[in-house]
Amino acid sequence: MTTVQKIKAIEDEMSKTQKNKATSYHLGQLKAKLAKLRRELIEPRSGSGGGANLPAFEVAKTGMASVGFVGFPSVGKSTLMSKLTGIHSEAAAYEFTTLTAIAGEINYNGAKIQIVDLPGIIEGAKDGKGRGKQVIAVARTCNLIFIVLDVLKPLNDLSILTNELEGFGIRLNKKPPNITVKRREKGGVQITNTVPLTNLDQDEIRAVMSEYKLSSASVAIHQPEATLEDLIDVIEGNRVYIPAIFVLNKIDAISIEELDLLYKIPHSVPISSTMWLNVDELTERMWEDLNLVRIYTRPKGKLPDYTAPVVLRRGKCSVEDFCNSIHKEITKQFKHAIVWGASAKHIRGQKVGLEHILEDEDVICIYKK
Ligand SMILES: Nc1nc2c(ncn2[C@@H]2O[C@H](COP(=O)(O)OP(=O)(O)OP(=O)(O)O)[C@@H](O)[C@H]2O)c(=O)[nH]1
Ligand SMILES: [K+]
Ligand SMILES: [Mg+2]
Repeated sequence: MTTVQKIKAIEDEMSKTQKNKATSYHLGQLKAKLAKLRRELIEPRSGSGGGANLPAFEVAKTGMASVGFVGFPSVGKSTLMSKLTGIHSEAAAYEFTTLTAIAGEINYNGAKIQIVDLPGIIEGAKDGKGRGKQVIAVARTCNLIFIVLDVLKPLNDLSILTNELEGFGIRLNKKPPNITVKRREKGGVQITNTVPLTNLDQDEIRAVMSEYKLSSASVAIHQPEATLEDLIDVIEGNRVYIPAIFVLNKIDAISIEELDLLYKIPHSVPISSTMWLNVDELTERMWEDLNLVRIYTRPKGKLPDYTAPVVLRRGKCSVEDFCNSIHKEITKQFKHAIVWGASAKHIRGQKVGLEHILEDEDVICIYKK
């Protein structure tokens, strides 16, 4: 049996098995087996499935952050990409017009953001259909994913696409699970939870631990709604957590009543690429989800320069990160800085050191030794 066939067999067995106290251990085992088989498909050595050994798309990273476009063929990815960036990416009424990754850039709020148009994928992409694996591999490296959908097609496509990405270890709009698993020398499996668990029982946890040959380990769960999939994600360890916006394209072709319904879908932004409807909302949401921080520099005795911010990533936006992004030498000469804005304690500015964490639109003045 190929890996894909083995996965199919386990999925079939799972769908036939009712979840209850007696089957809980067995279902846990099956879920862990499934995750291990999926890993075989993702790993580059994998020989199973067509297209598995095709070369990867090469996308040189540019700008502060990247946005990748994923969707079925002919939903309008390239039309949107070309209009946003001015880079030509062929768009046409036939499927699979785009055959490789095409990168461009936009300038938004003073930050250069890379936009990566990708070929359309089809259901089964993660199992090696078409060039789906290469497409998803690029999406895995992006800071934000636009899942582009055609509103004239079934909305169920959204869950099919999410599922394809999930199969590749990508978790959309989700935080890493608050679970820790530590291997120990002896003492068996010890499970502790700091909150009551609504989706997990001891048997299935033990089944997963045994399937991963973690016979002595401590499992600590701090999240009431944690699932077995979350535990497996933590053990597998190679998951990426990426924000996604569901871009519902071609709204020029539907009624207002239908549009109202679309607005109820979480994380979605309805647009029309050809008519350029609501694209501003899309780029605003893109900016929010990219979580970038703009810092304006104020030369001593002068007004801040609001035209050219230094752009940093949230989580990497200390004064030290700011200095390093300008020049490596600056931290050596650094004495202190004065910061104005949301991160400062006082309206008239705060004297801070290298460890101070900056906020979006702060103004900074550096004093050297
Ligand atoms: N009505 C309408 N048609 C659109 C819109 N955006 C794109 N299209 C049309 O949809 C077709 C496919 O557009 P593309 O931009 O090539 O779609 P794609 O997703 O890049 O397609 P592949 O590269 O083949 O995966 C073209 O005929 C476009 O003119 C839109 O907002 N409204
Ligand atoms: K097309
Ligand atoms: Mg295209």
